[in-house]
Amino acid sequence: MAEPVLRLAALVREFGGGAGLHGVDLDVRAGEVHALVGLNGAGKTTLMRTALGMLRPDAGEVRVHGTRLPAATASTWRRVGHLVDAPFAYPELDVRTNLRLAARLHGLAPDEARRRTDAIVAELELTPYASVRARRLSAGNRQRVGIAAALQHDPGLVVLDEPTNALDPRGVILLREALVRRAEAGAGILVSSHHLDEVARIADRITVMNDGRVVGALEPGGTDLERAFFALVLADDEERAS
Ligand SMILES: Nc1ncnc2c1ncn2[C@@H]1O[C@H](COP(=O)(O)OP(=O)(O)OP(=O)(O)O)[C@@H](O)[C@H]1O
Repeated sequence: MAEPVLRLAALVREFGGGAGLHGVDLDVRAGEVHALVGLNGAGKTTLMRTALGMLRPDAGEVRVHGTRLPAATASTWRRVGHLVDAPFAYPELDVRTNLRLAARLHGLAPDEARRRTDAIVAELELTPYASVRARRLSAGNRQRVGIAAALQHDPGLVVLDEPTNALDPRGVILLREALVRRAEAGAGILVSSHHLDEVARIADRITVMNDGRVVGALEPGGTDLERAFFALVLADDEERAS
């Protein structure tokens, strides 16, 4: 089987007071949407930050496109798109300029950057805002710009932390379609969410985290995902309390 685009093995990243990741195994394969769900504080953002080299693990390993961190070079990171934490944009630059800069930082030549930026602006329905300075955008449109920057260079690995944050219903649909399209084209996508119904619509796999551990999986086509989710979390809490 092909090497996953992301592989986490026995990953540990501990903060004080027992918080953090306590031995996580997880992979993302090319062509799949892999959703990560868990209660507030379960460790989803920490997992993503560690996977992206933003946090150094205490133990275990991260492989991005087959390269073990921290050995990944610029050519590896150019094949990754991510939105974790607040979307970044230079406040005084307009949307199109911000996106072109992001495309250039991902290694695209100027003409190609221009072409991709125009395409993603249309795809995410940002055309009315293309000439608006980032500082004047609404939270939802700023989020769309962050998603655009993560997707426009067609990365083979996409990592998005709660990307539906601040999106309106139209934005949620556009995001869903954009992710499905990219997965169908071969990208591996790791996405966290608190919206189980939304996740179930697009995910090929749903992994449940609790207290820094992977505690099970949900069947995307299953019924009553909410009940199954809470059952897994409760079972884990009880097992560790006993
Ligand atoms: N830099 C840090 N220093 C100390 N503790 C941290 C740090 N970052 C995260 N934590 C703790 O690690 C745990 C996991 O946090 P994390 O942000 O990964 O959870 P999450 O699943 O993304 O939560 P949410 O759904 O609320 O976004 C929490 O208890 C959090 O307080």
